[in-house]
Amino acid sequence: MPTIQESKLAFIGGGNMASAIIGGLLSNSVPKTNITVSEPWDVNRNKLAATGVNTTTDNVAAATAADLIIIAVKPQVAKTVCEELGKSWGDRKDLPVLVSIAAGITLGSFQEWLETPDGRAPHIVRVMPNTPALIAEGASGAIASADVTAAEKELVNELLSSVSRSIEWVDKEELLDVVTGLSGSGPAYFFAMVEHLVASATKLGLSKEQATRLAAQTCLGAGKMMTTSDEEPGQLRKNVTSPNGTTFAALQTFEQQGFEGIVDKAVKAATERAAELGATLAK
Ligand SMILES: NC(=O)c1ccc[n+]([C@@H]2O[C@H](COP(=O)([O-])OP(=O)(O)OC[C@H]3O[C@@H](n4cnc5c(N)ncnc54)[C@H](OP(=O)(O)O)[C@@H]3O)[C@@H](O)[C@H]2O)c1
Ligand code: PRO
Repeated sequence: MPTIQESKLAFIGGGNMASAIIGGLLSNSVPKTNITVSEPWDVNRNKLAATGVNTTTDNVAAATAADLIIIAVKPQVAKTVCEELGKSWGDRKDLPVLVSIAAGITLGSFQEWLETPDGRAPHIVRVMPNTPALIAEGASGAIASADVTAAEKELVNELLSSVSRSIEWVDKEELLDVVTGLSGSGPAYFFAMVEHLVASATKLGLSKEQATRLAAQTCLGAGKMMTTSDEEPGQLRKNVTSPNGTTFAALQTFEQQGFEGIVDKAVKAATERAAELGATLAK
């Protein structure tokens, strides 16, 4: 199996997530000439072409010589794209490994859509990255179809490690929907929390600019503590909370207003939506 630097990579879809992963690969010494992106929108395509990678509007041409294909289109487009690729492989003997980042779409759907006329399908890995991949601070979950080899998993690890600090393989497919509800959608939860914190502090008199700087740095600092400290998040929380002090007053309010239940329902809603997307689009 070639390393990620030696592999021919094809991205189908050149939007936000594909651009983030390509940026990470380029800064990890993957040769530009080994990357081809198929993207219909000229604005995105031209941005990617400016980085020196190969670009096209022809998905099949992009995929033809690839060792690894990354499906980076919206879930609603995945079926059309995959059926087009499946039909194009004809009697190609070594099928590429296929990595999908599309939310919800199952390994089974990909196997069905990508099947060659003689009944073979590529080895498939489903990945759920998140937007901090744009600054190489991503968190990704992954699940492989049963036929994916250890060497192929390693290749996917190399792909993801260019943009992710945490890569978690799960062994049950439904758990990838939980990853989607946790870290895939998760950056938006923290952005929403900062928006609310800023709005609250602004009502109490701070300027929006000062409140945004303080809240964003608090979010970053707390995140860094969680990734560098030996202590559990619960202990870090206790370390801030003086008996009957200010933090205690705030946390008690969160608790009285059902914070835990709100988070629980939100993560469940995102997880269920991922599963629903997969089921609806399988049809
Ligand atoms: N954004 C996130 O936070 C996030 C996180 C994890 C996973 N994901 C998943 O990542 C995937 C991509 O998301 P994104 O945020 O990168 O979306 P995006 O920015 O909209 O990128 C998708 C790109 O695919 C292009 N495209 C549309 N139809 C195509 C076709 N037939 N062939 C080739 N390319 C085509 C789109 O072009 P047009 O604009 O012309 O349609 C667009 O540039 C989604 O499946 C999503 O579920 C997203
Ligand atoms: N963004 C995609 C969505 O909202 C998938 C995870 C993050 O559906």
